Amino acid sequence: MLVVDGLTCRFGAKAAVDDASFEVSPGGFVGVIGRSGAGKSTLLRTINRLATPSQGRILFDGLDVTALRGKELRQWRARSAMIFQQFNLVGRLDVLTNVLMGRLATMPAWRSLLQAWPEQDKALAMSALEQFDIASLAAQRADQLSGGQQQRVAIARALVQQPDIILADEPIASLDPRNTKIVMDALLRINKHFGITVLCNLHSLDLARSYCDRLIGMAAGRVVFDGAPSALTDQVARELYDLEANEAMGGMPVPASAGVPALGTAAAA
Ligand SMILES: Nc1ncnc2c1ncn2[C@@H]1O[C@H](COP(=O)(O)OP(=O)(O)OP(=O)(O)O)[C@@H](O)[C@H]1O
Repeated sequence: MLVVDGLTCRFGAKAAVDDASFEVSPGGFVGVIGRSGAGKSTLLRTINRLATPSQGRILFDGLDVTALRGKELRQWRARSAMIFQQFNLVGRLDVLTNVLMGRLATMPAWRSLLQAWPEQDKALAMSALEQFDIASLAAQRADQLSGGQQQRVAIARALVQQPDIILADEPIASLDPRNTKIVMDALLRINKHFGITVLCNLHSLDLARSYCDRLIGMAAGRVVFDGAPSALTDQVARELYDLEANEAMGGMPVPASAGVPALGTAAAA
């Protein structure tokens, strides 16, 4: 269980996240929504401790994440895998090696320096690539892939971290509608098939309503809505997005099926 309690993250005088409190039970697929600048990114980065909380606490299964330092903080970052809008792959390295990077936290330094990956980690990485229909790309340089393929590699890397929670920061912001659906289906699959909690920032309200079982709405750093997608009325959505309401509710793809996206159904776009 993730507990965010009175969390504030300031940059100078500005509170990018302002006294945010909520809990996320294991296995949830929670969308964080709100207009640009609402604090969604900072919230996720603070939970991962890429940004430093100014006040409040983050607890995960009783562990005080806010107090972690050094090795324990590195371990937390491995348990809370980030997925970024710009994929954050190492472009000159091949796909398999990029996925194996997700195993670094489990390896002694000498092994990672030599890139002497254990066979079982290689098998795990290949299996993760297979999950998302991109095993055939294992030997290709990451910078030769399309955006949708790169994001699937990033999701495979997150999966081999064997995290407790995935923090996805606008994972589809750079993608076209077809790849948006493929990547959101991949996240849904991780959530439903592997039971990994997903906390996902999304600009598009339609997309958030389609994929998430709960929405947290932010405005000016504060949590202003927390509930089921069905509870988010058009009136609340308009308030949340202000003049962006129509744009936010524009037509977006729906999940592959009502349940878990089938294994290996995403085309290697
Ligand atoms: N490193 C930083 N230094 C100073 N101000 C920052 C920093 N990061 C974020 N901010 C400010 O904090 C506020 C919230 O930003 P944040 O990126 O968290 O919002 P967001 O909801 O994720 O927006 P977007 O959807 O555009 O990414 C913004 O006003 C932003 O300018």
